[in-house]
Amino acid sequence: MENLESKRYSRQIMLPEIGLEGQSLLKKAKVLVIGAGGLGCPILQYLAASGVGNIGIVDNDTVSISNLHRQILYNSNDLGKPKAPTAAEKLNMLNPFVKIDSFELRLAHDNAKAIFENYDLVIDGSDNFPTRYLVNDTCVSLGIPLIFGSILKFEGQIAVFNYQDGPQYRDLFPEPPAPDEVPNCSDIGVLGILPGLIGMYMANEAIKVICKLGETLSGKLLVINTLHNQHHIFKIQKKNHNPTIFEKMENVSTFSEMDAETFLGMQKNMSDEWLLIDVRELGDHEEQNLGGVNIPLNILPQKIKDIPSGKSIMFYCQHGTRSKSAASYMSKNYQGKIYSLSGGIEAIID
Ligand SMILES: Nc1ncnc2c1ncn2[C@@H]1O[C@H](COP(=O)(O)OP(=O)(O)OP(=O)(O)O)[C@@H](O)[C@H]1O
Repeated sequence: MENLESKRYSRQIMLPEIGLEGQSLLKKAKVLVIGAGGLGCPILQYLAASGVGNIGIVDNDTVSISNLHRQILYNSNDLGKPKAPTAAEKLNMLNPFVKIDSFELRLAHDNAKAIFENYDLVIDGSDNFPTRYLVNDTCVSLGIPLIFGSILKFEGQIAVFNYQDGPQYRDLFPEPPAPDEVPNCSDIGVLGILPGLIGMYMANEAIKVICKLGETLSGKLLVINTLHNQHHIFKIQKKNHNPTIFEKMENVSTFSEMDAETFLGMQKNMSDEWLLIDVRELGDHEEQNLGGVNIPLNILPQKIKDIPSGKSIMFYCQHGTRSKSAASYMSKNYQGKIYSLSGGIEAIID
């Protein structure tokens, strides 16, 4: 490492946990970042600044005005420019010792493998489920560790997958949700700071994986709520077959599915013993619901403590997928009868 380079990183090289050895691991590392948006920008900035030697950026989008409050690699002069090469240019200015490759393309089944093969760590800063599953599946098939992050409203999630024989994304969420069940930032908004924070956590996990430092989020999901300053860590269990969410899942389901007709008949006389829970996002609940309370699936583990025990709980969502996950999770963590509305709201409307 050149003198100028070691001077640049001197404050982190001072840390005994990093030292020259850690810095040289960072320099040798080849890290691919999917998406140069809200999460991607802070990830890329901190990785480049820290001296990660080889960084790939995949993004097919251009910079738009509504990106600028959170995609802090870009400024007003960059509007309309392609994100991947623009990000690469900025990062080269930030740290000329880092080799940056930009892939101005949409990551898809026919190009993922060829790109991923050249990297030893992948960080997913994308914003959609088809890409997340593609990234995960490609990492699994090539044996590449994956840093996962996602944000919604004031909450973010971070995990490390496929690392040291740990679980993968499908062990947490086996299948993608239905397309019309998926909220995103352009529909419901996001405070610019949230992807900044979560992106930095992702970059931090990446550096820990590269330098083999501390305890990573492998086998764990860190959920951060920035509105209430809450941090929770959930265990993720590795599954070989039919994986479902969170820990303590067994092969035998201890919840029942109820069809729309039975539900409608029962709903008219629902006693206080019943608790109806909509596990979709707040916006969807406000737009249309079947009554009851709204507890989005991703915050259910935090909310269990507020649910009185001994109730019969009926979960519902749009199509019956998320409510099944909720019921499955709940049945292992709650004393009471658990149901999921088969086919969700859609089955009632039909
Ligand atoms: N399959 C993919 N291939 C390449 N880039 C992708 C893919 N999926 C997502 N991305 C990129 O990931 C980034 C995600 O950024 P972010 O979540 O901030 O959303 P955005 O699309 O930039 O903003 P908005 O939704 O407000 O228009 C985007 O720049 C997007 O182009």
